[in-house]
Amino acid sequence: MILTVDVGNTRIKAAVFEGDILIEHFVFLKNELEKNIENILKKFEKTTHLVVASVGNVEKESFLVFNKELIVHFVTHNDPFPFVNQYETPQTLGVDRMVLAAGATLQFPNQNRLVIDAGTCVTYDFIDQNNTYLGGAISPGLRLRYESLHNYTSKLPLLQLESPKHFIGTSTSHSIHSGVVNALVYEIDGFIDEYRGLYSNFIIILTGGDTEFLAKRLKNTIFANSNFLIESLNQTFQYKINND
Ligand SMILES: Nc1ncnc2c1ncn2[C@@H]1O[C@H](COP(=O)(O)OP(=O)(O)OP(=O)(O)O)[C@@H](O)[C@H]1O
Ligand SMILES: CC(C)(CO)[C@@H](O)C(=O)NCCC(=O)O
Ligand SMILES: [K+]
Repeated sequence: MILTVDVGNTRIKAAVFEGDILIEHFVFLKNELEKNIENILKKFEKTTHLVVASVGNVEKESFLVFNKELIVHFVTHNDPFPFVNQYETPQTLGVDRMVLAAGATLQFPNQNRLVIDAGTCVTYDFIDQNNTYLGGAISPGLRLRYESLHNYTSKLPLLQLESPKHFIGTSTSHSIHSGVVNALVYEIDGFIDEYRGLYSNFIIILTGGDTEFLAKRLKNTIFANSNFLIESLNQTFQYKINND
């Protein structure tokens, strides 16, 4: 069994895999990392590998304490990936984006793919049918947009994500919800339309913490899977084992 851990900027997501099958999925905060991993390992004693992809600021030590019982692997730019990376600054490309691109390449062979990860940031990643990673875009995520409006003004309250009641915001709260939610929905549909002008055919994968909220609001047809990153992490590691 393999325990995969995705350290994001806000939360940590972990999952236990038996081959390709996701057995159980966990979400926790950074300060509860070691305790949670210990509990998972207690529950799944057959775990042999711990595979970590991190874009957050968690000490490697927090994982290396499990080195005695398990093989611990940190995904880095030096791992083998199933695509050719055309990013101009490959060393600064987030490993989460690399893992998403690997998952898209392996799961959807011989086609153009657009991966949209709606987490702390929204990332767009495009891998063409020849398995060339082209790059994409980074923009603020839903929660970050609510927080920015509050943190950089005097009068705007910090609101929790909510569906806009009216398109025309009729109060401060309604205006913020309309602005934040509609802007991101238009953004995503706009990006997809722009890509469609460049590539007539591609599949679209939507993942990240806001997957469900966004999926039903988009006009475009997408493949929504909030576990896509963690599943791709398992596949990236299998690919490494087979190609090292
Ligand atoms: N319990 C929660 N805590 C924080 N964000 C949540 C929660 N539930 C849903 N969300 C939504 O998920 C988004 C954050 O996504 P996610 O958890 O994937 O981010 P992350 O952990 O920082 O990962 P990444 O850095 O890979 O984006 C926020 O915009 C928020 O609206
Ligand atoms: C964009 C984020 C924050 C998304 O999690 C992460 O992939 C990251 O820190 N990337 C580094 C910059 C880049 O991907 O070009
Ligand atoms: K993200």
